[in-house]
Amino acid sequence: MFFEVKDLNKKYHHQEIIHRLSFAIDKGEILIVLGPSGCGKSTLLSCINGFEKVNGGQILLEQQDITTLPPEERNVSTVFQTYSLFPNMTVRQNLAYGLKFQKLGKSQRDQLVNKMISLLQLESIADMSVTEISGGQQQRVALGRSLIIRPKLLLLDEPFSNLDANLRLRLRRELRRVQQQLKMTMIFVTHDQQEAFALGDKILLINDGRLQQLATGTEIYDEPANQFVLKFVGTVNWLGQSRYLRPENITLTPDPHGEGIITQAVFQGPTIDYQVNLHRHTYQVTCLNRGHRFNVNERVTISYHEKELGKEL
Ligand SMILES: Nc1ncnc2c1ncn2[C@@H]1O[C@H](COP(=O)(O)OP(=O)(O)OP(=O)(O)O)[C@@H](O)[C@H]1O
Repeated sequence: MFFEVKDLNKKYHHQEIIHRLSFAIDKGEILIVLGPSGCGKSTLLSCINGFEKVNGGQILLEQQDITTLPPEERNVSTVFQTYSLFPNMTVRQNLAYGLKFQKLGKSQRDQLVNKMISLLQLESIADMSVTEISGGQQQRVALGRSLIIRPKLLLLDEPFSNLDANLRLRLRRELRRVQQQLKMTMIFVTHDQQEAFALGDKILLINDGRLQQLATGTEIYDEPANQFVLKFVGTVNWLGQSRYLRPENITLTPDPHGEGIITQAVFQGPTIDYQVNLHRHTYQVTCLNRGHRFNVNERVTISYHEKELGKEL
């Protein structure tokens, strides 16, 4: 395996934050670390980049034990939520900064900076001060500054969470493109499920510093390993006898004599989230925004396929 964490333990003041965590990643993969606030995601990254010492376990990069190496010797770079660019420098100078510590000639440095500018499509702002560019552009420069030194492993700690929804989407796609072009191995922390599903080759879901499931997004959603995973990713409707249905697996049909009543309709753009009351139960139903749009108080019937039913774990 390209990168491995074995039996990792981390405590702060005797409180165990990460508990015997093990996982591995192949070269060129994006691993998403997903979990609720305070579950230990950033702490895990700090153990990997060496900003924090671990209390037990091993971290291996290309079979080399890096567990106790100082951060600058690990070949691991980190992109944070806040961009931490040098405000008195241009985009180009910010990108070139990390290369100063590598033994490269000026023309080699210029070549690498130009390549990064083109890869991240920063041509039009390359000679502007970083204080004059937008948040999305600043985050792209921060990404470039980490990529240019060609770390073996790139860590990203909620890098897009300060950006608006559209920009997040665009940067996600860009990150994927750049990652594939450079065949870079990345660990990306987020608490946003959509981001996790969209970006991750695999998702490492943790709660209270403990591994809940390590799997692809579809496996995590369709075959959750336990109750926590089931409830954390998406919504569930309980049908009794420990069976559940996801909101998109319920079909609503307009029916003036139906026993279900729409009590809420939330427009989401491509989909609409409905709340339906039926026999004193409330069901969450997600429909494509296509064809009939239901109104609050409209009567409906509910149907689903037996094969879509999940069984409680
Ligand atoms: N330097 C520290 N000293 C003591 N406790 C800390 C320290 N850093 C983090 N913690 C604690 O460790 C736990 C995990 O924090 P961490 O920042 O890793 O969580 P997270 O999953 O990244 O959360 P979020 O999604 O909110 O950023 C929290 O209870 C936090 O209070």
